[in-house]
Amino acid sequence: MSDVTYLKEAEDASLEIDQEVTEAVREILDDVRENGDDALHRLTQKFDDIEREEIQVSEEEIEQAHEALTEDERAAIDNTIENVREFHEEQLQHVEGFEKEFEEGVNLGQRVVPVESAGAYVPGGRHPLVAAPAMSIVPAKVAGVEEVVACAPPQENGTIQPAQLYAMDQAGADRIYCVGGAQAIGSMAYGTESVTGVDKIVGPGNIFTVEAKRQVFGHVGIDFLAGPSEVLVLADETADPELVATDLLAQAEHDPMARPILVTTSRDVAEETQEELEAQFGRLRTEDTARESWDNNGEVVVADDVDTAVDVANDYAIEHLQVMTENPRDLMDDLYNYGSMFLGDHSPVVFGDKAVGTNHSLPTLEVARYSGGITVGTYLKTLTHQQLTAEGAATIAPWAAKICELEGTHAHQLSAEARLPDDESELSEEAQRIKPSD
Ligand SMILES: NC(=O)c1ccc[n+]([C@@H]2O[C@H](COP(=O)([O-])OP(=O)(O)OC[C@H]3O[C@@H](n4cnc5c(N)ncnc54)[C@H](O)[C@@H]3O)[C@@H](O)[C@H]2O)c1
Ligand SMILES: N[C@H](CO)Cc1c[nH]c[nH+]1
Ligand SMILES: [Zn+2]
Repeated sequence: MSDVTYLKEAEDASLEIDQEVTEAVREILDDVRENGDDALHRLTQKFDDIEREEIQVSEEEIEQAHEALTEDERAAIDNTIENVREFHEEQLQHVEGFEKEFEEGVNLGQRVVPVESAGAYVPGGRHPLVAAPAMSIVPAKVAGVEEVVACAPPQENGTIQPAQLYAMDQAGADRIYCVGGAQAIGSMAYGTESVTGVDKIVGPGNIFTVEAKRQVFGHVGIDFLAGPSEVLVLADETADPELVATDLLAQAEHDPMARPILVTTSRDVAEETQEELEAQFGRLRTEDTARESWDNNGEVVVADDVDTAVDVANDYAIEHLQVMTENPRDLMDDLYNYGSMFLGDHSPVVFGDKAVGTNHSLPTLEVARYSGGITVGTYLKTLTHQQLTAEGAATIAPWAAKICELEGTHAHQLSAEARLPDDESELSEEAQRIKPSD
């Protein structure tokens, strides 16, 4: 594009998953498929440096997690779960089946039913994300999934971090397993002696977790690819560079592979934000990760005008899109490629991440071109059905038979013609005209 200037451009902007990661994950998945629990124990030892006797988390561990938290800590987690539940219950109200008579005697419809079982992956390698269980377990239960199992990696003491475990339990997981990364995805896809295999696996994770989901797709369903965090701030000259920098860093701290992007119509905002970033790195306890993410993947784009900035934002198809312009709502209809959009100075990504009720499990790696984030619909199947009366069949049969004739699908044609009335006069004029000749 000629009307944009990159003040900072990522050196390697490829979003392809590395071949080495693909191979490593293939080996892990084969191991889990062939060797079940034995592989889970070995791989947990190898990647997490932990030995556990049981993969499944015991009632006692869950109780200990409850007790390890203060009342305020539990209340904060309960609040997130409740907000996420309310938002997704509302979502469910907007998902409907129907049945309608499209022509006389031709009744067509659809029913929306939950999958029988789902597996929620809850990331916890770098930071045990405490809001994450709400995002993948609560919508499953709201959708009506009978059996929801959940996996999270062990912390140094050999079990799931207490706040995360409490959240997994409160969110409604039926069984909880302490296993992380690609091996967790493999266990839920193929089932092992301890881990119940499921119909669909959901939830975000690091590049190994994401690649594992990609590889098990087909054997089980998956939601979409939800990898390392991405944020794009779309700012005009009214944006506050201090806030812009703060919000970019809030996603950069997730992962060295996180992608923080600024697209602005103001060169001043672009330059001041870069200065602010330098000033703010030092105050972060997560400085190392945030700096690596910014240095390697951060980008600053100055666009000539707001329409161009909007086009650039759509091209990125970013996970989190934060719009910090004078009238953010004016741009809403023109923005269509993003996982979730945050409008105005008072709506930072962190609210969606942690507490407001929308889902933080969102598409990365440009997947927002064809998918949104987790919704109740992630756990639902839309199943169609049809029932025709004799009159309805008489209307449709000649049309179906004509298509069969064109294809040479003779058995299909006979199946359609078997529904033709014996008395041709019962066919409409049009149907009589096109009816295949004997
Ligand atoms: N897109 C989204 O919706 C979304 C939501 C939340 C979090 N996230 C992302 O999830 C990620 C969480 O990362 P994480 O590392 O904490 O989580 P994780 O829980 O996905 O992975 C941890 C596991 O990775 C495995 N692992 C580590 N190094 C490995 C190696 N070299 N080979 C094979 N396996 C290895 C270990 O078994 C470990 O248990 C972050 O990037 C965050 O941005 C994305
Ligand atoms: N940022 C959220 C938790 O703080 C989760 C997330 C979404 N994408 C990447 N990470
Ligand atoms: Zn976050």
